[in-house]
Order: sequence, then C-alpha cells, then structure tokens
Amino acid sequence: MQGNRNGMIPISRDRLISEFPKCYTPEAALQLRTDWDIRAKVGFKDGAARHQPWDRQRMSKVVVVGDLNVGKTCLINRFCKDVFERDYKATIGVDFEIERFEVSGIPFSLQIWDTAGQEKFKCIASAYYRGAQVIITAFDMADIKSLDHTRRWLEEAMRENEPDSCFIFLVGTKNDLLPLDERQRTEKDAIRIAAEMQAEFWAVSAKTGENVQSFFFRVAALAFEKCVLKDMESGPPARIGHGGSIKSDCANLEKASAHDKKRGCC
Ligand SMILES: Nc1nc2c(ncn2[C@@H]2O[C@H](COP(=O)(O)OP(=O)(O)OP(=O)(O)O)[C@@H](O)[C@H]2O)c(=O)[nH]1
Repeated sequence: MQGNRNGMIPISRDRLISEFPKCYTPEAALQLRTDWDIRAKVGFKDGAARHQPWDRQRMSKVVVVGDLNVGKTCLINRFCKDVFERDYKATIGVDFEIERFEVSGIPFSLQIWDTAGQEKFKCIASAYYRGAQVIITAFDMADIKSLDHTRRWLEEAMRENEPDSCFIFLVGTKNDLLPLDERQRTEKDAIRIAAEMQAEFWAVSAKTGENVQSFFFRVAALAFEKCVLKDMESGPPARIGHGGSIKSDCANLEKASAHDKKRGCC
C-alpha cells in the first residue's frame, strides 16, 4: 500500500474511533463513563495539532492468555483479518499482530500478542508477558473449567507486570455455542470472577463476529486514553521498548517471533 504525502499508510475507515466506546455490561466494567476523560480531551486536541511523526506514534502492548483451545487465535484473527478458522492449530510459543487505529484524529497502534495455551509452550510465551498495558484473559463460554483457570493465567501474567499498570479484560469466547439461558448463567459466573480480578467482562464469538470489533475498540480506547494522560504527566509519548521507534521495535519483534516459532517448545 502506498503512503500519503507524509509517507504514512492511511488508516482504514473501520479503525476510526471518535466516540468513547461503551462497556459490555456495567456489572463488570473498568469505566462507567460514557465520554472521554476531560483531561485526555485536552491532550487529544494538542496531539492532533502537533501531527506526531510516524516514529513517535503511541503503541500499547496487549497480551492474550488463557487455556489451550479457548479461541485466542481465532479472536485476534477475526478482528485483524476478518477470518475464522474452523480447524484447531495450536499456537507455538507466541505470535503477534499490529493493528492501527485513529482515535479522535490521532494515530495509535495495538501490538496484540497471541500466546500459547499449551503447557509445554508456556515458558516461551511467559517471556513475552512483560511490559503489557492490557492483559486479556480468555476462556471458552462452553467450558466452565477454562473460566476457573483464568485466575491462574492472570496471576502468571501479572508476575511480569507492575500491579495497577495494566487494564485487565476477561473475555468469554464461543458464545455462539450456548443457548441463551446457559449463556446467561455463564455470564453471571464470569461477572463474579471479573469483579475479583478487577477486570472488565466481554462475551464474544469469533465465529459470528459478535462483539469482536466493539471489544477491541474498547481496549484501544482505554489504552490510548491512558497513554495520552501519561504523556501529559510525563512529557514525550510513551513507546514500547527502550526508546526505539515503532519501526525498529516492529523489526525486532518480528525477528523474536520468528526465532521462537523455529525454536518450538522449550
Ligand atoms: N464455535 C466457535 N468455535 C470457535 C470460536 N473461536 C474459536 N473456535 C474454535 O476453537 C478452536 C480453538 O481455537 P484457537 O483460536 O486456535 O484456540 P487458542 O486458544 O488460540 O489455542 P492455543 O493456540 O492452543 O492456545 C478452533 O477449532 C476454532 O475453530 C468461536 O467463536 N465459536
């Protein structure tokens, strides 16, 4: 794809976020607000006016964890590529996608890390938990054990991150598989666990696409707002890694990902 006058690739129209996205249910929401934080709005105006160059764009790291086969890869692929794969192919170690947004006129990216749920790949995957701004703990709505296991997944992800530094989401996948009454029962249990985890709950289906875009828009909006507020407190935009540009960070991440895939299990 060709860049525009500034050499930047235009962001597709379906990745434009202007309104503050709603939560799934107020019973388990990280924010009950219906509009952006008033201080962040000032930051948006300032950021839009400054036209930050590509290599100073804001990016947040999102790590998706959960049992094997719960549908982490399918969830990411539905959002990033609008595809659904019926056959199960285990993630080996880790994989990642970069998804670009424009939030209130300002470019923003999510670096979404898909981690392996299989025990034998855990030691590779856990090396990538560090530095997350968002942790998504996924479970299968049709497999209640996978909901119980989300506590342990979160604990492990938080071992590599500062307490209070991450937004936590609890996501029930495959909600197309449940009849309405069962779905409501599982949601009730999930909302209770989300409250314990201080997480926001969402129920989605990668197969039908239900709630997938709304969920990732919510993630992007909260992460972006937090970046803006942090920048306003501390000066220059936060970036991934140790002062590298988004381009060099991406190149390094690609190398790391390819290396881990080749290595297979530990
Ligand atoms: N019906 C239905 N099936 C789904 C959905 N999402 C995923 N699946 C199926 O569940 C299986 C596992 O999906 P994956 O996305 O590969 O699971 P994963 O959590 O990434 O698994 P690991 O890589 O081993 O950790 C596949 O056969 C998918 O087709 C969904 O929303 N609805």
